[in-house]
Amino acid sequence: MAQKRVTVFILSGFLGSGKTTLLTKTIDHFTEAGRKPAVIMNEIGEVNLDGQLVANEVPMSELLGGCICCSSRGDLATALHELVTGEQPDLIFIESTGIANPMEIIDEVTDASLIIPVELKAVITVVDAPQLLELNRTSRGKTYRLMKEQIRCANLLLLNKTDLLTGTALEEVNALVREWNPYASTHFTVFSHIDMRLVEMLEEEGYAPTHLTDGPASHDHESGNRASHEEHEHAHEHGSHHHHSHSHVMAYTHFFERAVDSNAFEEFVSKLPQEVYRAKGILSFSDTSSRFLFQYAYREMDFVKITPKGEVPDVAVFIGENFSRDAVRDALLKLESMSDNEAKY
Ligand SMILES: Nc1nc2c(ncn2[C@@H]2O[C@H](COP(=O)(O)OP(=O)(O)OP(=O)(O)O)[C@@H](O)[C@H]2O)c(=O)[nH]1
Repeated sequence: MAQKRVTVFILSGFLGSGKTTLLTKTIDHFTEAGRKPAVIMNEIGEVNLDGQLVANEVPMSELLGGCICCSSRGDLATALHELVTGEQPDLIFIESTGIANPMEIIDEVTDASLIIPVELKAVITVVDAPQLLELNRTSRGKTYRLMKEQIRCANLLLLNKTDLLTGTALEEVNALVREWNPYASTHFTVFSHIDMRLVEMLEEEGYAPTHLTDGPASHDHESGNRASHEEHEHAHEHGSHHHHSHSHVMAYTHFFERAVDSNAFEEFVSKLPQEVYRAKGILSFSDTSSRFLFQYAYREMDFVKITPKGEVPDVAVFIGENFSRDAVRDALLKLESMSDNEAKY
């Protein structure tokens, strides 16, 4: 008898688009439905802060300090194998770094499914709608192309952060995304809120990998979900060599030695260079008693009170394109020394 396979979903989307927000909602939904979800998280920084947002009882495997599609081939397969044999989950969600090329992850999961009882059921891509729109209007660089690729291989597309857009802007971004991927089930969302039946439907249907199809497939209902085969930049690049579309992206991880002033920190964040497009951290402030999870995505800042699980240092990760790590570090050291001086007087 055929062995039962564990469902795998890949959560894709650019940095800060709302993947973790979706992940926590999806996990809650499936847990309440009596299923056992597990998570593989990948972060380019040295710490997994998103993991703090996932409930303790959910088995989690972490691939840190690099991007899945850059880490040595096999790491993801090993993580899948360990989860499947050790935890026996019903579903596994792989949250990739926002800079990951989804094609490579699809490849690795489908390769792994040859020897491990897992089955890739869908790629769910969360799009930061305001960011995509602005990139479309201004600079169509590497980030834009990566977002396009993440959109193209999705079965389910969330056009997220629509609270920050007006009606005509929504139409514009919808038209753009539809043009790139007319096959995915596409939805406007705020804080990645979708009807979970859409995810359940994907589990029933299964995934048709873009690069393995011979051409655009016909599907006769809205969530029918094969992406078109044309122009997949990376589809032909597997095997002989690796091409990474995000060699320009870098991260700086700062471990704080002392608490900093919250207002000074906010001011520092508001003045971050444009090249830093994502930051997050867990911080203690000298002027507050609780700790905070700090988020910065595409110029929006957010602080949430948090009681971290286990021993977590005060740390912040800054991700961007060719920014000066030294400048960020120096500014943070200055903030730390400021609060040091305050403590003395
Ligand atoms: N205004 C607004 N903010 C949102 C929305 N969805 C998510 N956010 C915020 O955007 C920030 C990033 O959300 P995450 O869910 O952590 O994004 P992510 O894609 O997991 O980020 P990475 O793991 O860094 O790639 C957080 O501060 C969220 O609260 C939305 O619909 N509207």
